[in-house]
Amino acid sequence: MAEPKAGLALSVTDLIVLAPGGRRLAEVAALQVAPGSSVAIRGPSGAGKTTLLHALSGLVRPASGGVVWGETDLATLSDTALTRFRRDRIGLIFQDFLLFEELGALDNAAIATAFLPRAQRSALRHRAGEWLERLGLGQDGARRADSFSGGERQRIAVARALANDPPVILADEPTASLDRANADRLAEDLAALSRDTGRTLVVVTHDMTLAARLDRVLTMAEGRIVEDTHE
Ligand SMILES: Nc1ncnc2c1ncn2[C@@H]1O[C@H](COP(=O)(O)OP(=O)(O)OP(=O)(O)O)[C@@H](O)[C@H]1O
Repeated sequence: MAEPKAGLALSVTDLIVLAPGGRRLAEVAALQVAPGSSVAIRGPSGAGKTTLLHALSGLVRPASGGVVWGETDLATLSDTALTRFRRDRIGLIFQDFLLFEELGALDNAAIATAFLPRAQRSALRHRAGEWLERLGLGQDGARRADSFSGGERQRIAVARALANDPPVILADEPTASLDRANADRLAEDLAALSRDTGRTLVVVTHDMTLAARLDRVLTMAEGRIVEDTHE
């Protein structure tokens, strides 16, 4: 697999995320995550888990407060710089995994090559292929995305997020549409990615098998972190 790459520390301070109408969706006074550690976020539906993950990834700009990854305060970045930061540093695994239907699985997993200088493309494509292999789709790289099942499509999206070799991985219910065996395998892969290669991992999950593999479990309710359990 890829060379170990140091994860980034996360620091969240006085974060408030509002809905367009002004409703408070998430409020986090302080959250520190050490570089290379892995965190699960759990809690009931509507607790603000996805909202927090969106704020951490810069997909949502908070009304106030800050999200700092390593040395980078997301609030100081322009929209273009924020997009570039997310593309280069954060592997996003979301439930709405948009694939290019007419492209093959490998072309989808390696889609970030489109943004890379020619010299770096083959390494990324190689990593994308390795991830497809690990996720059980190694033989199917040439098949069109629209020919895969929901769970398989999610695995292609996971390979795509990891192919860029990001120091940070943010995932929203990554095992939700997988069967138990594949969910457990992906859980182990994600935990190993953090444990063995030092990436920082934040995962929203209802899957207690996955949460149990991570260093720390945060519980959210009504937009706030109400419990913080270390291993
Ligand atoms: N753009 C928006 N406008 C208004 N309300 C919103 C908006 N986005 C999210 N919400 C609301 O904010 C609350 C938190 O949503 P969020 O998706 O973060 O919850 P969650 O904990 O991830 O839930 P689930 O487990 O069901 O995915 C919900 O009540 C949701 O309806």
